[in-house]
Amino acid sequence: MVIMQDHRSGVKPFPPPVSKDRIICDFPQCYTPEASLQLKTDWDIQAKAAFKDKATRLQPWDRQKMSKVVVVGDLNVGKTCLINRFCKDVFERDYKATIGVDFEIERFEISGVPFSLQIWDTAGQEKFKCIASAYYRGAQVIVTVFDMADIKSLDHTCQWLEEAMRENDPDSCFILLVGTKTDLLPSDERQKTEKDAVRIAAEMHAEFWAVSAKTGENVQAFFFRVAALAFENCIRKDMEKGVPAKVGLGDTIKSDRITLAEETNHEVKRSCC
Ligand SMILES: Nc1nc2c(ncn2[C@@H]2O[C@H](COP(=O)(O)OP(=O)(O)OP(=O)(O)O)[C@@H](O)[C@H]2O)c(=O)[nH]1
Repeated sequence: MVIMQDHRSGVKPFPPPVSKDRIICDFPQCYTPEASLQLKTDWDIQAKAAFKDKATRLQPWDRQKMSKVVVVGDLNVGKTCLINRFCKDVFERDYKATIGVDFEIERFEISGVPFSLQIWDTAGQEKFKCIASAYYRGAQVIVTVFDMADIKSLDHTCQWLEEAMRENDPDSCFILLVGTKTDLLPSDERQKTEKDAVRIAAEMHAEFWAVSAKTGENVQAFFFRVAALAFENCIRKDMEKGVPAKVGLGDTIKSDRITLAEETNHEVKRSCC
């Protein structure tokens, strides 16, 4: 491990490098233009200049930027599998209900700047809802999930969003609507369900994605898009506040939070209560 002198507290290790498959250089594109609210194909020019500047001034002791992502939706729609496919590259065929909440921290490097997503997996089962809803607050991104093979779960997404929004500021949240289990649908049915989902996404002011945790279809592209939009939003907020690029900005975490997450036993879905 590389050790260097910290200007405040003595010796401090560099954070471990971000894994190669979490480096984002180009602006990640949307799933389809009809399903997106952000039709731009590149970073915001001002934000780009700000994070280029920040990348050149980075110090190992700078706090990392982080955004909170809350994933909600009916039970059994595949929230946990979606997160596990991205964070651990695994797919669990047997259903194990999430008890309350669970979370993962994923570290990225976006245009040279370290950035993390704290991804909260919440229980879809009614009896655990009151525990899970206590963790909705402070989200920058809300992901509302439904099962593409169960149209009722799409009808319930507005209710899920409403509940998550009660705890958050609508003006500072990105909303995404995600249809899972695309592998279960023949292409004509998929097209029909996607059309319905795009309509509901527009009503929700959300961006729509169709994914499969089983095959991995669109899973990485989806989370890269989330990371990029959240990161750009953090930078934009800092610019509005007039925070200089050099300081640890926006929503920050200490590195010991990451260590905690990395050391957590991921085998059992757990409650944080
Ligand atoms: N075929 C297929 N099955 C999936 C996919 N994603 C999830 N499943 C299955 O759907 C079931 C439920 O998945 P979970 O991820 O546990 O569902 P959840 O939304 O987290 O459920 P709760 O924790 O109760 O809220 C499991 O049996 C998974 O194997 C997918 O992309 N394709």
